[in-house]
Amino acid sequence: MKPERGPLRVALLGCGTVGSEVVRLLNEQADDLAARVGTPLELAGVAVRRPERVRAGVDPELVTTDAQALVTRDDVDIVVEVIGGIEPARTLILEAMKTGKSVVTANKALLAEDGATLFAAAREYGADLYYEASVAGAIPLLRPLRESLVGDHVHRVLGIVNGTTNYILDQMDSAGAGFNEALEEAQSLGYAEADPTADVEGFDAAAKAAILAQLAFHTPVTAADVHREGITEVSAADVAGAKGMDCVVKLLAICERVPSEDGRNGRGVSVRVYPAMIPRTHPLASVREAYNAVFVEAESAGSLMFYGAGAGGAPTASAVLGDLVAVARNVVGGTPGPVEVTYAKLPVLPMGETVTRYYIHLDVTDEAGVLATVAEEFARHEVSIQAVRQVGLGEEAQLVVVTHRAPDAALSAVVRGLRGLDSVREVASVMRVEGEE
Ligand SMILES: NC(=O)C1=CN([C@@H]2O[C@H](COP(=O)(O)OP(=O)(O)OC[C@H]3O[C@@H](n4cnc5c(N)ncnc54)[C@H](O)[C@@H]3O)[C@@H](O)[C@H]2O)C=CC1
Ligand SMILES: N[C@@H](CC=O)C(=O)O
Ligand code: NA
Repeated sequence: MKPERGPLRVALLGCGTVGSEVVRLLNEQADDLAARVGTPLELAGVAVRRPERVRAGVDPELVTTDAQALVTRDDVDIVVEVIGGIEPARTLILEAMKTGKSVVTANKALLAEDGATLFAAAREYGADLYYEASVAGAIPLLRPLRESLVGDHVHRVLGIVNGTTNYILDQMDSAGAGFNEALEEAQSLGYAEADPTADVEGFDAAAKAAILAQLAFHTPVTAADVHREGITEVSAADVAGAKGMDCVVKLLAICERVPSEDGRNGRGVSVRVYPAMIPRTHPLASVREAYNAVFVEAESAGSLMFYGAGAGGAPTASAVLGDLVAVARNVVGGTPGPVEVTYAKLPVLPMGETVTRYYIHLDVTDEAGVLATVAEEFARHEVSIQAVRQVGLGEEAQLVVVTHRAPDAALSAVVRGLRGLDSVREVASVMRVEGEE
């Protein structure tokens, strides 16, 4: 008979929005967790920046400001990193793995910037590295990609992966709220990153897109490879323009395998994050508040949709706990978890080669021939127009143009050309259009 092992000792790094919920769940569900793992999970220490702060459910004796000492302690089995940022998180995770500990992290910024170093260390030291919470909060998405779908051939991952920006865009669309007011609400609800620039400028979604693309296509992708546009330039006019088209504006993350004529693996991958219009009838249009939703399209599985809470302390802690139990079971059973492989080495293609559609809203002079001049600019770059509509007359004359799919470089060239036309007073709004044509 196997000797009964003692409790598994967990070091928690960071006790903010997510960390404090991890502590609550560890305390409230201690008996269930012990039964599921086969041995109790016990907090060995909690590394914080401000030790004087009273933290519910945390024995003050466990609190330390010396995270480095905590992760290398012999009586620690598993490290949970919810500090965020690159350093000291990276060094702490590497130190933990070097001393044989498995790690659970929610840190998408670090995984997307330097995941390769972490995965290499996990392989070298035989440690597990689990990070379900890093993308789409509570939604089980990385485990399905990493395990359930690993035998399939994924073509596309597309969705809403940032709760803060979805909350802001939703408030602008449904309540007519201002950008700053909606951002403050998202911050107070615990959705935003410590520096919300990461959310509104699309860095957070780009990091998540890199993680998703790497897992989906088994190819190295870092945050720097991702084409990124945030939502700070999305104006009330853009939101109104979308409404006029029966569309809604969403910040989308899109990871696609770009097919080649003959190769099954494709020519490369396109990984991008930008605000785009999608029809109100599209399932992603009904994703409200800080919810996330992601479609995964795979050759044999077909189209799968994942939906749920993408941000917030408790939902994110749920994903952390799920990983913690998985890692703890691996420790108890002496079986390692999955290891990342990025054998495919597909190039990440430039944005200019990506095929998309544009919505363009122009203030024009209301005189004969304007439409022809505008249409000529599209034709010059071989961009075909799907629909054109004139709104208003005289000083108020406006043209709304929606294109068919074309390379992004050609569409950008059209917009540059339009800006140079005398008959175009202003290019009032330009936005990509996603969803079915
Ligand atoms: N809040 C959310 O909805 C989600 C957050 N995440 C990720 O989870 C991680 C944590 O996020 P939050 O809890 O929201 O951030 P937070 O800012 O509320 O908490 C981080 C905590 O770490 C502490 N800290 C910073 N440096 C430290 C150090 N050297 N030693 C010890 N403690 C230190 C800070 O004082 C703070 O209390 C980040 O990587 C974030 O991207 C992931 C998914 C959702
Ligand atoms: N700031 C992030 C938190 C979860 O990843 C978001 O808003 O989605
Ligand atoms: Na998740």
